[in-house]
Amino acid sequence: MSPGPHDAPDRSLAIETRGLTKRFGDVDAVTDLDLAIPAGVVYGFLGPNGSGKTTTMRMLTTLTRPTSGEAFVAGSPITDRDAVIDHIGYLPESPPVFEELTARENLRYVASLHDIPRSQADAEIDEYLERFGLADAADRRVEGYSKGMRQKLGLVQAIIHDPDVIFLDEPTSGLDPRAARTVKDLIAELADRDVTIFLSTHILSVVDELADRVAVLHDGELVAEGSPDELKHRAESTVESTLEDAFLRITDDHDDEPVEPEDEVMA
Ligand SMILES: Nc1ncnc2c1ncn2[C@@H]1O[C@H](COP(=O)(O)OP(=O)(O)OP(=O)(O)O)[C@@H](O)[C@H]1O
Repeated sequence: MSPGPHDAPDRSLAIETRGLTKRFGDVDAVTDLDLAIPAGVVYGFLGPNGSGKTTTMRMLTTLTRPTSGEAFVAGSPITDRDAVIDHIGYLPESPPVFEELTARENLRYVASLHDIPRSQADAEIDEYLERFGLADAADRRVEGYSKGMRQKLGLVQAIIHDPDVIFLDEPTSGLDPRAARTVKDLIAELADRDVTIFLSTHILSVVDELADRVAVLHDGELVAEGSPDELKHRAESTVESTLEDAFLRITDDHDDEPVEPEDEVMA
């Protein structure tokens, strides 16, 4: 029997949503979303522009309140912000950074918000800055950083406190090939340590390479879910089918759906 609206969260799941819905006025951004994501999984969250990916991530990271439905992240309901935020990291599309501070100062500030002792924080900050090729720029103000440098800094900010669940919105956007490789290696390493990664990106090769499971949103609704291979087979094209073929086929099928009579009246 599937869980009802007031049942306790399933503790084996890192992320669980039940009928999660968000409306902005007339816009149905996310509709009746049911997800069950086990811990330690890299979960690719795909969909065309405007399909509701960011809105979903903002609800799961407690930044936007759902219109209806419920969700649990790392075992806590998203209505309990204090309980959730200690266990999550979030890299949004535009990473939040203080322009007038240096990268090191930004990271020290974030570490202090998570009560990480200064000496431990400094050692980890050094390690991450080195790993992401930011060591030489660490003491420069962020206002002079390139897009890729900001992206790397935002990612370190999202993971510095060792969260259990990490939400990444386009983590490799703006990165050169070497930096993108560093990020992909890091994601794989985190997943090996049982960290759950919720990964939204339009770069399907990244999802194909890293994701254990993939969901496809279309107009706010979940239209496909499975392993990358399952989705490729479902696309029923050639044996050589790629995740991009599958994505295009799945979202195309939903664009071609006949218009319901009710919709015609509304239009
Ligand atoms: N604050 C808001 N106010 C009004 N409408 C919004 C708001 N945020 C999102 N929307 C609408 O909700 C829908 C889903 O947007 P969302 O940003 O979640 O999509 P997305 O899948 O992340 O898109 P993209 O791939 O372009 O980043 C869109 O129609 C968008 O215009």
